[in-house]
Amino acid sequence: MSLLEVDGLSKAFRGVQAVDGATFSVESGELVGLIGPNGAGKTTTFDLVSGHLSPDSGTVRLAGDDVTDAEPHALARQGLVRTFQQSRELTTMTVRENVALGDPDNPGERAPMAVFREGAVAEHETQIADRVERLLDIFELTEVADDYAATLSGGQRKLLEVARALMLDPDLLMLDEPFAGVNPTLQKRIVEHVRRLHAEEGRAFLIIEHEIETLADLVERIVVLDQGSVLTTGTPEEVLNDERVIDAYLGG
Ligand SMILES: Nc1ncnc2c1ncn2[C@@H]1O[C@H](COP(=O)(O)OP(=O)(O)OP(=O)(O)O)[C@@H](O)[C@H]1O
Repeated sequence: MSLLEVDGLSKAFRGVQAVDGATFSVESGELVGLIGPNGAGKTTTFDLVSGHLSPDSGTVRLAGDDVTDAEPHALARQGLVRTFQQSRELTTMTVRENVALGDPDNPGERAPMAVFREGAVAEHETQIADRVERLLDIFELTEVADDYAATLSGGQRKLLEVARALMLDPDLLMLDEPFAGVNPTLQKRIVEHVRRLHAEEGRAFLIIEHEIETLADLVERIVVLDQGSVLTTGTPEEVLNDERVIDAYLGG
């Protein structure tokens, strides 16, 4: 059984078939990239899988459970969390408060529940505070922890969003263009962190990214979407040498 099984997922917006029978899976602990030309349906697929949109047809299963149409916060409790292309930090809160709260689509009081499912409340609070400080440190946000999130650079906002998603302790983390607008030093930091979370903590990732070279270096497998369906899947080398993929990009 795969961790994530997407089967025949479809969604149209007033005549535009954004996702058209997309079928793919992500194994437990796997590091997977999702690529495709502009308009291929990548973000809509994320929206459908993460419960931010309802599919017209098709199913999404998480660890064997049918979670099609489940709400984002319910999915977060089951271990699936996603980030957005446009980061969604709460600009009137500090960076530290944003991390502590977790994702805005996953209400704050649920974050501790998702992170610590058992044990005493006080211990939870200390552990949560420790985890916040550790994530701030890892993502080099400690110096700006007391600043309002609105003052962050685009790259720092991406880091904040990933840190916040990690507060929810996901088994599967779906990142929508985590490197866009992030300077090379911080990109490297995100790559290192994803590698560590994958290798040491066994977390699975599904990552949309236009910077294909960075992605190909990072992931074990790539799923290629074209016109809403999966064109092919394979190792980065297989996929990037596949003429159908090259044609889809040139034609797209
Ligand atoms: N809310 C919407 N209303 C109407 N059309 C939409 C909507 N969202 C997406 N689309 C259309 O659906 C198609 C797929 O869009 P989507 O954003 O999922 O693709 P993408 O692969 O993520 O593209 P990009 O790489 O440019 O971000 C496009 O033709 C897009 O214009």
